[in-house]
Amino acid sequence: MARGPASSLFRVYAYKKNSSRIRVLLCNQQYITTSSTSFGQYHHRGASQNPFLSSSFHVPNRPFSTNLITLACLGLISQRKNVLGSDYFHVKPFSSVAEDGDGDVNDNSEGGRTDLVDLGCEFDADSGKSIDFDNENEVTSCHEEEDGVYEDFDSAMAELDNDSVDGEGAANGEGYVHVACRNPLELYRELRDTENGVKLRRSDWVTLTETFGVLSRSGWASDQALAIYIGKAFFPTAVQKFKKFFFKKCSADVAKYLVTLGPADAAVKFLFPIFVEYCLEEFPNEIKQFQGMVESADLTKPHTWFPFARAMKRKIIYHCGPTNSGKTYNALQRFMEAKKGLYCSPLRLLAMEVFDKVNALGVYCSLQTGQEKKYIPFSNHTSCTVEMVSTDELYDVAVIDEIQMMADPSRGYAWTRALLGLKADEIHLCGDPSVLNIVRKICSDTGDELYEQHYERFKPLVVEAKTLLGDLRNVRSGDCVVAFSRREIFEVKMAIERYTNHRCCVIYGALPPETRRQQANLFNDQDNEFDVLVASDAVGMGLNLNIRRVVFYSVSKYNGDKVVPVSASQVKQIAGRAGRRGSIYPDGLTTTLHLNDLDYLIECLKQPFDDVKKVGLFPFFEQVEMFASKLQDVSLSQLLEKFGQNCRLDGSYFLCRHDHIKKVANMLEKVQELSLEDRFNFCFAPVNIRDPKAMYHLVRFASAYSQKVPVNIYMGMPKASASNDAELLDLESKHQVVSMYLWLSQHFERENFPYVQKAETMATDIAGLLAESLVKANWKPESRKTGKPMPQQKADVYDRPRSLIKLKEK
Ligand SMILES: Nc1ncnc2c1ncn2[C@@H]1O[C@H](COP(=O)(O)OP(=O)(O)OP(=O)(O)O)[C@@H](O)[C@H]1O
Repeated sequence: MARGPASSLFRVYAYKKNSSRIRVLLCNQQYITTSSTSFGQYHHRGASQNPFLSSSFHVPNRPFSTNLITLACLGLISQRKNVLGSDYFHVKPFSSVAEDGDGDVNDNSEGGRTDLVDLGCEFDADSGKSIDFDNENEVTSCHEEEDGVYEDFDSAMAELDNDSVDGEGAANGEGYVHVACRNPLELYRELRDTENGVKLRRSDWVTLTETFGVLSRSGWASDQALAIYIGKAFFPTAVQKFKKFFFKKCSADVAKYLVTLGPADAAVKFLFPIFVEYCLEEFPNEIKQFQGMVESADLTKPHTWFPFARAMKRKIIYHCGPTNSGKTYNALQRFMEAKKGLYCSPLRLLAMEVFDKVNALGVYCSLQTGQEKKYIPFSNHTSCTVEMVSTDELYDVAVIDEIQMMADPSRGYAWTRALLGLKADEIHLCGDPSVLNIVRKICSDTGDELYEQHYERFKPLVVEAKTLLGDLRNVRSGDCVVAFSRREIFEVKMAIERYTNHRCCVIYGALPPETRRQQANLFNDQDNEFDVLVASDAVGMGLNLNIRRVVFYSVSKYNGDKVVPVSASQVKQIAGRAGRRGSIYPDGLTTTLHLNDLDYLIECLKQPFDDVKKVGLFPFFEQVEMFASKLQDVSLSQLLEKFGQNCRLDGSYFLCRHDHIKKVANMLEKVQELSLEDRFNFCFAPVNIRDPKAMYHLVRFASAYSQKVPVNIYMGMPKASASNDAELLDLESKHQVVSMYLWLSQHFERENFPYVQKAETMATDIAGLLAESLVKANWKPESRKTGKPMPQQKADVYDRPRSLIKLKEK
């Protein structure tokens, strides 16, 4: 029978009956060239020790897991049940989960079952329903449908008495061993060409049904089936059809052999190559469709996505060292000397700082962030946020700051894209050493020359062993107290201002960059009473601060789920803010509020930097669009979900988290008439998904945009600064909405957002009100959810704020 196009993917051959030699033919050359490397990483752990693999098989460019070969090999020697044991390497060639590239994965059957539960049962491409192989009704219906296979137990039993399937020797499998040694393709063809198979007795029928149940639930088999583009969602359907086919056509030998194996791994491994042959012949369309989907979700070799950058001979200079060691300073010197330069910042705040600083030094520089574009006439330099990097423009010098953010689970893709795609003769990377090795690898892939420049802190960071002895009254001028929640920040500020003569500035993530800068300036300025800073981890990056000592109020934080220790790299980054060259505090000190946190701080500072193994990637819209063309009637959120499940990545990359994007996509489902591209772009708008007000406005903006009416801000402008925490939260929220409007105006047709000027004025006014509010803020922080103040503390005696202690105790 002529084979469909999918069958050209590969063929498993067995020569000679008892030989273990398998040869894999790869006929689809185009496929080999595009995909071989990505699959090449998934080697069977024991391949080199396996005589069948190491000596007999030379399969250089195989587009699927080597396990398939092993499996076929083992099919030939399937009597060796112990070889089929649980040490089989469970490959996930299509998984987007960031797993070690070394293939050291052991979750054999468990993982498989989970996959089946999660994926396999959600969709049946054939019937549009889910299939559950454990369902007894299913077995019954199978039985009912399988005409001629098993019509009536009694008559079948009678027939079996005369049938040749039974026999003394057969009871222990003797006499059927030769079945195991047969070429699966031949076996399959024999089954296919049989008119009617053998009639089974009831117990055999039950055993075989159970065996097919095991096959359908086998994570190993469903993973292997991916190699021939039988997707996880379709796998149960394919097994179901194969089962039907098998029951109809099965020969006495094969049935008996399977019965002797029982519903176990060995039977699955015997059946699987036959199943492969069946699928290749029966499901060419499904295979083609899934192959198309997988290939459109191919994120392997991302360096090839930027041919113009690849055509350039780029020089990469890695300024590698801890915080406060002068890396950015040196890189910026080169940036300012260049004819045309680009500075890529991790934060809007820092992009603004560099914009101001460079212009003040007489180098004309424009600003480009998600929210604003400030063009300075005659400027050849640009300071931008890393997400806004243009890979079309040509630069002499580009600086990518905080390059270790490539490994950030959510935003890492923006740094990866900048490094791979920037068209610049010279690219300066500033960051800690954690991504040095992976940058080396990327440069060898891209062919760029890499130069490393290592730095040490100007002055070593000193740990103060005394700590604050648990008493915030021990804070001193120039201290920065670091707490890890907004609530604690205000509790600490209140306590310090109540029990000491110090005044506190505050910096935390929800504050707009303008307000953070204003607070930083207030703190840096020596001529006022604001001499203590209370900040969140937002202080770790971007601001030039005159900090004498960083005091960790706590070394653990709530991660949305539970209280976890702050990571060593974050502790280092934050503590490193203390002491700054050229400031009144050139020597940096750090300590903790409590003595029992001190050891952890010391431990973190002593730890070497992580050696990051993978960096982030995220598909471009074009890739998502191509993927979407392979699917029908799916929402953007489902599309991203499926992309995540099916995308392929090289061992050096992971797919960035996109739960936030999916949540926004879900919210926007109710907005009709948005094109996929617009929907995709809306999902990247900066919005706090936990703030219902902000989410409401985003949906409103999207609705107006989709109806092609001018998008209005329609939001009451606060008249005065906040006098309690609810009003402060409201100001933060409103600023976020305005900022979102500005972001949308930069990312969509400007004429749809005609109130940009109004939004800019509102943003400035709200930032001003926030600054005013923070100066006088001395109220109890409220919960965003209940809007009720936290319980009052005792009036006179200072006590450490309890919130975190309670969480810890829990
Ligand atoms: N050669 C120099 N002359 C004068 N000031 C310098 C010099 N090098 C660095 N500085 C100053 O030292 C401070 C820290 O330098 P820089 O910001 O470059 O450090 P960094 O290693 O990039 O730290 P981070 O990782 O926090 O960005 C800055 O205020 C910078 O202006």
